[in-house]
Amino acid sequence: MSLDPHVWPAGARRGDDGALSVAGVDLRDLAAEHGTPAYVLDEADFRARARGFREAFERAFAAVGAGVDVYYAGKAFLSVAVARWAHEEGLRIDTATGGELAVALRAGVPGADIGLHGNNKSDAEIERALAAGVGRIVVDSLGEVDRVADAAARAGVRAPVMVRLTTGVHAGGHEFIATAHEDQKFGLSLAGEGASPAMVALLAILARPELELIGVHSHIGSQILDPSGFEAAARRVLQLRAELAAATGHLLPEVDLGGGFGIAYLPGEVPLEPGRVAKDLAGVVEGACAELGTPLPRISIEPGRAIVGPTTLTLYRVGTVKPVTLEDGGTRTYVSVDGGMSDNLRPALYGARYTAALASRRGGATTVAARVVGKHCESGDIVVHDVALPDDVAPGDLLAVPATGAYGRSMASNYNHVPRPPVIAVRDGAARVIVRRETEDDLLALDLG
Ligand SMILES: Cc1ncc(COP(=O)(O)O)c(C=O)c1O
Ligand SMILES: N[C@@H](CCCC[NH3+])C(=O)O
Repeated sequence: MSLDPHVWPAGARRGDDGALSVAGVDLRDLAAEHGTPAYVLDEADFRARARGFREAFERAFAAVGAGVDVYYAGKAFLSVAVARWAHEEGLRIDTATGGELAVALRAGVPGADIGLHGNNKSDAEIERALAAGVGRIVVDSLGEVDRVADAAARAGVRAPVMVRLTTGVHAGGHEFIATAHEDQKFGLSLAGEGASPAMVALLAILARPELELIGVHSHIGSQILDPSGFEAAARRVLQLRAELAAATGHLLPEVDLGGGFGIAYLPGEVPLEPGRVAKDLAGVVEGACAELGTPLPRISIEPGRAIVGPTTLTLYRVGTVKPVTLEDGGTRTYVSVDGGMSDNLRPALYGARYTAALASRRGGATTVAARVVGKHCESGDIVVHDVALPDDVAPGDLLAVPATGAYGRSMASNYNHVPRPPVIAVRDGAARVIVRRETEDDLLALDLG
């Protein structure tokens, strides 16, 4: 079986003996040394995707005369190593909590290159962000305007802020990950004549000298494969920017168009191509600004999934193999692995689909209809709903599930007291643990009896 390059890490190969390697590291050796399950992250692929986004957007927007900043959205997966790689590749870091901010700072990313989001930031998070001198705090509610301003006054600084807008554009792979329709918790709505919640917040910010209003922000959802939503949202945001300028004379220097760029999870799926989206968006921004008679803003974007998602596979070991007879008389082979919904919640939460391949050997030519399941006490603990696996798949085999880099480790849990797997970066034939495996001792240490 060939490895679809959209779905597998760029450095994944199947050797002559049928075993898989990533960046020159044989996954059998990696499993023997580090155990399973494990997230295996192709560092060169991560860096290339980060750089690729930055270069594609810089090129497309330079052609229309606008500057660009690319923020890596740490919620997809953040560790000190990846924050450092992203920053070395010229990206800034988008954080959503104090915890993510702490990781970015530990990586040595200067505060000025970090943004802070969150619909419910604590005072401590706001104070920490200001102390770190973050480049932007994205205000998500009217009440937050005064809270950030008061914190800035206490700290004796002027806080750079953006306002997160709800543009009414519905996009994304699943209802739970669409974020710009009206009836959800994020942002401030553009709806309403004149005094929309967004406009009220912008005016409130302009009234507080402790705040520097640098721009507006739109994030419409995640796993988006149709670029038209980004374009519609960009037009609405630029329209608001023009209205604010007309009403107050304050022309916002920046507009953030968010993240959400979709990837391929299954063979044959086609991801959004950064170069194409960048070009389309640059055209839309240029056209809309020309129509509105406003100069172009500096643009920023916040891709997470599209940078880290395809760089990582999860390596599992098969424990049991059980043929189950279906109601229609057919058979499904349930292949149980040593992880499951604790290391990848996406199938249970969003009905997300993945593929899998035998990693330790080639396997027989005949295949069976298989379902890869985890070891948790729940029938919805499914890793891969439907996949053709060699009919000789057996306990002890290694199984690799690709495209698990985004929202895998970052949403992992300890359900059933299963310790979370390590993240192992592979590069030039060498493996390095960048997030260690949790141990039973780690879990027991939390239990005070
Ligand atoms: C504000 C914001 N920016 C960026 C992202 C990153 O999204 P994605 O990983 O889909 O690119 C998200 C998550 O959807 C988000 O909420
Ligand atoms: N966790 C979601 C994406 C959420 C994006 C965060 N705003 C997923 O796995 O698809």
